[in-house]
Amino acid sequence: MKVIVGIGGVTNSGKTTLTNSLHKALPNCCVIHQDEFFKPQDQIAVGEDGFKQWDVLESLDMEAMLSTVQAWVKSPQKFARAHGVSVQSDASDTHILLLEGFLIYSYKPLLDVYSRRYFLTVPYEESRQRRRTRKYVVADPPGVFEGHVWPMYLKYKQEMEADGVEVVYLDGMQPREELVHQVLEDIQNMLLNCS
Ligand SMILES: Nc1ncnc2c1ncn2[C@@H]1O[C@H](COP(=O)(O)OP(=O)(O)OP(=O)(O)O)[C@@H](O)[C@H]1O
Ligand SMILES: NC(=O)c1ccc[n+]([C@@H]2O[C@H](CO)[C@@H](O)[C@H]2O)c1
Repeated sequence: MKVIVGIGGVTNSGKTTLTNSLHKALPNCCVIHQDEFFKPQDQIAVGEDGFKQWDVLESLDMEAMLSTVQAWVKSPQKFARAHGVSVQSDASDTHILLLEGFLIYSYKPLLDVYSRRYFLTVPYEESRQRRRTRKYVVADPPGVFEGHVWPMYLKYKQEMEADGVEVVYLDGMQPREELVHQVLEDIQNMLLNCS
């Protein structure tokens, strides 16, 4: 059985942290991070607001991300070996792919691949404060969170909700261990119901 699980949500809600814990806890589990598909800096448009538009779908090479997902679907075993994930030899094993990122439910060709779509949220002020401690490949210019990052988050979330995309919301203010426990339990129940 092949299962794809999405870990989406707002910037600094703890997506990567949760994904890394799930990756360690789940057998035959591979991960694809959307952040690895950002286009080069010289291809990122500058908006009327003067900010480089990093937080729009067009700044990501989603075709390449889709191809990577398709490679896993074609052969999870081969994909796992190529990415240094040890594989259990039993042919009936379940294979799990975690897709992690801030815009994973906004690219239509990837919308229906998920068995579960999780969506982590934290309030504006928490996201802003956590983000101040982060170092991205390109540093945040002053005002970008308020002027670009958060408004784009709201825009894509509203679109997702208007399109009726079904997600399981997770409260990113919970302690890390509780989030992992909650999601692991839910995934394990889902796997039992599928088999
Ligand atoms: N449950 C939590 N409670 C408090 N802080 C957390 C929690 N989970 C993660 N953090 C912290 O919040 C920051 C962001 O975490 P993380 O990198 O996992 O977020 P992210 O959603 O992947 O962010 P981005 O998409 O912007 O890269 C880190 O400093 C991390 O240690
Ligand atoms: N990884 C990058 O190249 C990069 C560059 C500039 C900004 N970002 C930020 O990453 C977040 C998603 O994790 C987005 O909010 C981007 O602003 C990433």
